[in-house]
Amino acid sequence: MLETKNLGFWYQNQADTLFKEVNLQFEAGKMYAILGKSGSGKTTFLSLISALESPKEGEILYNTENLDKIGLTRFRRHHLAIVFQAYNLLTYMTAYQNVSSALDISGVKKENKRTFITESLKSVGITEDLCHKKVAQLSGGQQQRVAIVRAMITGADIIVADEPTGNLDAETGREMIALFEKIAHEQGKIVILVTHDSDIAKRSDVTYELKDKVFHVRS
Ligand SMILES: Nc1ncnc2c1ncn2[C@@H]1O[C@H](COP(=O)(O)OP(=O)(O)OP(=O)(O)O)[C@@H](O)[C@H]1O
Repeated sequence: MLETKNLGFWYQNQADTLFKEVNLQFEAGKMYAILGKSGSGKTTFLSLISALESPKEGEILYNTENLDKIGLTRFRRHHLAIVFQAYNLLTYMTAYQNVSSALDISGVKKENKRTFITESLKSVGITEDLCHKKVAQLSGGQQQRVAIVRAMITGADIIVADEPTGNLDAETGREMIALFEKIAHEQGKIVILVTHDSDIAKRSDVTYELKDKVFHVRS
């Protein structure tokens, strides 16, 4: 379980606190949506739980251990995968190469790496044919799928994504949500999605809304 204890954050001035006394829990096997107005601090919250920023107040625990104690780099490398809004893929490489390099970086060893990668990509609709195309030649939805596979295969048990449906049409967006749902429910991962998309909020197991510097549980 990932949890925040009395978490508070501001950038330069405490007077501009974005949120404070945040006590949230994220459990394995569930999909979470984080909602809030533009500029409220959702992405900032995501960078804190992704160990890209450090709390100004309070702490973040993963399986009851403080992230500082686990080590921020170690936490990011072994427990967490981020699906960035711009997908963050290497566009001059193929889909296959993008996934393959992520596997190498994370240090995960697979016996039959080639089959593992092509099967993983196939499971989200990236056919063998698309697999070997340069990412720049894939559609937004296809790139998003590759980015999700890249996040999934590293063995991370927490998957976070910022506006994962932001650049997609409604139909493709729904397919992405279904994919994240599957990752949470079938693979038992913690999935945390920052979004403006009310479809995601409806489909998620728990929705937290950041409003007036405080997170509210929305049912
Ligand atoms: N690195 C930074 N340094 C200083 N201020 C920042 C920094 N990053 C973001 N901010 C400010 O913090 C506030 C919250 O930004 P954040 O991106 O977390 O909001 P958000 O809720 O994700 O917004 P959106 O929905 O528009 O993406 C904004 O006022 C933003 O200008």
